[in-house]
Amino acid sequence: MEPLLDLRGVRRRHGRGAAAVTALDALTLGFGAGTFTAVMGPSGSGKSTLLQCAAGLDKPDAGTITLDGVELTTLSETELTLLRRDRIGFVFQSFNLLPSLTAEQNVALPLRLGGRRPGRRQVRDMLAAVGLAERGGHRPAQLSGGQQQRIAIARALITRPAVLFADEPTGALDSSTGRGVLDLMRDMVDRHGQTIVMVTHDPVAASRADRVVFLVDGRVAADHPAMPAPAVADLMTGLESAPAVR
Ligand SMILES: Nc1ncnc2c1ncn2[C@@H]1O[C@H](COP(=O)(O)OP(=O)(O)OP(=O)(O)O)[C@@H](O)[C@H]1O
Repeated sequence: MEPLLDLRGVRRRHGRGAAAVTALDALTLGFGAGTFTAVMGPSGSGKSTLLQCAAGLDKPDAGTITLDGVELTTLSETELTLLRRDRIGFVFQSFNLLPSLTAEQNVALPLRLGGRRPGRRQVRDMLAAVGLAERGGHRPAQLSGGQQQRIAIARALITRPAVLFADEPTGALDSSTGRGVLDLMRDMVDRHGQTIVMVTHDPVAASRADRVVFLVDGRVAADHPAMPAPAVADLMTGLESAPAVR
């Protein structure tokens, strides 16, 4: 079966001339529909660049990225903007909610931006799905970090995107709150068939995924089915201490 999201031979260099850095080095990776993948790797290994390129926020210098049959590199800026708005969800370590809007208004925002009038029911159902049915009227400052991240996830999923990208979604949370956010993402995959690609440095977070991919120097250094956290930690230590092969 074709992967839902398919990166082939993706290269991305940042900067120019002698100062140029290869962030992705002919990276080839496919992500199946309804799967939860953790992307790990040392600092500077290309994880954020991978997410940015796959989400159509950055353009590769070479290679192809196909999302649900659409090749991103062939799209115009306008088409890419629409694809990002309708087919892609993104959550960040820092939640990025709008402080002046209520939880309900934050969740409804992607629909409004798309020119759609959000149904109250749709927004309420989404809030209920992330366990915050009672908090729709609260502003971000009135919510805990974990609750804010749940609202950010609800906002990312309200358009029913093909893929949810999460860049260190538990990085700003204590471990028990982080566990709640991971339970929510796991549930979205298991019950709703959501496809999730999550960058994380945390072996416990990675152990909740169906697959753990390690990048080193912009390439796939290891690609494993679900692993327990201690095994993830051992693999990380091994890869991060190994000399780079060039
Ligand atoms: N805008 C940019 N200009 C120049 N170099 C960049 C830029 N963005 C990323 N890089 C470089 O590209 C490489 C990959 O960066 P990237 O942010 O993708 O790594 P990462 O694995 O996400 O790192 P971290 O875990 O520290 O967030 C690094 O060497 C980084 O310094």
